[in-house]
Amino acid sequence: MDKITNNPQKPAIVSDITLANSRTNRGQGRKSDSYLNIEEFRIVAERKLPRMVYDYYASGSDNQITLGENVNFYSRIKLTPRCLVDVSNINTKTSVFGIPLSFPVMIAPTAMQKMAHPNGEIDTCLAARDMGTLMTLSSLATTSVEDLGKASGGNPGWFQLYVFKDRSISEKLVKRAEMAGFKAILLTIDTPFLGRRESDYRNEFSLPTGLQLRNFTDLPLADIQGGLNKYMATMIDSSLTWNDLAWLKSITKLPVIVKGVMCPQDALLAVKYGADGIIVSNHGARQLDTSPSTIEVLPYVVRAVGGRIPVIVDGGVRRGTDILKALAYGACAVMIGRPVLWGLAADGYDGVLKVLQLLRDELVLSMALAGVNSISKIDESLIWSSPNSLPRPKL
Ligand SMILES: Cc1cc2nc3c(=O)[nH]c(=O)nc-3n(C[C@H](O)[C@H](O)[C@H](O)COP(=O)(O)O)c2cc1C
Ligand SMILES: CCCCCCC(=O)C(=O)O
Repeated sequence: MDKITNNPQKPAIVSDITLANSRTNRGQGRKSDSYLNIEEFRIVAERKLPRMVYDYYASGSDNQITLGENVNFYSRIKLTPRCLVDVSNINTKTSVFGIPLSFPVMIAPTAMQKMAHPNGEIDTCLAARDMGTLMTLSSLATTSVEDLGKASGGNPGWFQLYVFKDRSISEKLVKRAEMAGFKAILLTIDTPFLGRRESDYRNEFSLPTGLQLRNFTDLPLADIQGGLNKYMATMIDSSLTWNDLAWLKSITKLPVIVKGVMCPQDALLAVKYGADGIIVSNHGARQLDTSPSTIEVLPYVVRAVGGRIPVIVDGGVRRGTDILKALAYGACAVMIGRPVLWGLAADGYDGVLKVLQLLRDELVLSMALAGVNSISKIDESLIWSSPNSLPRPKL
């Protein structure tokens, strides 16, 4: 089996806040090594986090139909076991945009990670790096691009961009991200307005004392006044169109990957307007409720793109078998959002590291049982289809 050399050294606490003091101790003391799966991390995170924070992280929009579908659709896709293939060595190495990854799992941008752990985005970034992969920093992070750049030795991963009504804010942010060492810009295209997550209204969500959106400390944007939906409606440019991709590409040399494609038509527009990559994403089911699951949409997007640019998928990935299915349907990698927040809440750096290790180990085992020993050998033939749908043999 492929061995990964981890640097288990735990980074020092670098946070300027002490949110941990306001939390109960439930679940603390459990060693990250003892967790068997992502769901166990979620359960501990739910026990440890203040209700307002857990609900913000966990919830989907409206009736949360898509939230369930993102996970459940994976379980309806069947894999084909294949036997008598030499799987004594499984190689999970791959690369995306020329960046080598030890396995095809990256970390999706999630806002405000210091609500989960005082080290927030820095622990996530370092755990990703030590597992041979990368994280994406949200525009709305509780760590600035500069601080993450420094903490990661100039290799902080990818940067997610929200385009603000005041374009100069986004333009400066892109330049700052480039300076800090980020290697790609993810333009989120599914959020002209924030989806309605009812628990955020019920809990009257506000940033816990001591935390700020650290990319904007010199602007009124650093604090959230009047709730998340109002913040986004006031600040985010809902007039953005495909033409604005040209603007973004004109202000950066970095690859621009569009995040939030959910149909072949938009995939074709992404290619036409010059996107360097696509992320099939429904924003963790937090935007348009009753939209399909992402794994359901992925094969259609892959077919439309026809190999012209890489396609990544996120949403509902909780098991190694999910990763295998996404790759079988043509994704070059997957991203995970909430599992990282659960790992971070449970045990900071160690928790995120273990979440990634679990997924990698599950992927390795499922590859072995499906009879594929390298990422390049994964294809749609791994997906089991009913014999009834196969042509009958001629008698
Ligand atoms: C708490 C939370 C915050 C998020 N913040 C952002 C964000 O700032 N920018 C963005 O593009 N996507 C954001 N997302 C969406 C994620 O990038 C990703 O698409 C989603 O979490 C993947 O689904 P999963 O959580 O089921 O893995 C957020 C998702 C969650 C759960
Ligand atoms: C700063 C307030 C809004 C954060 C929104 C981040 C996000 O994308 C999410 O899904 O939540």
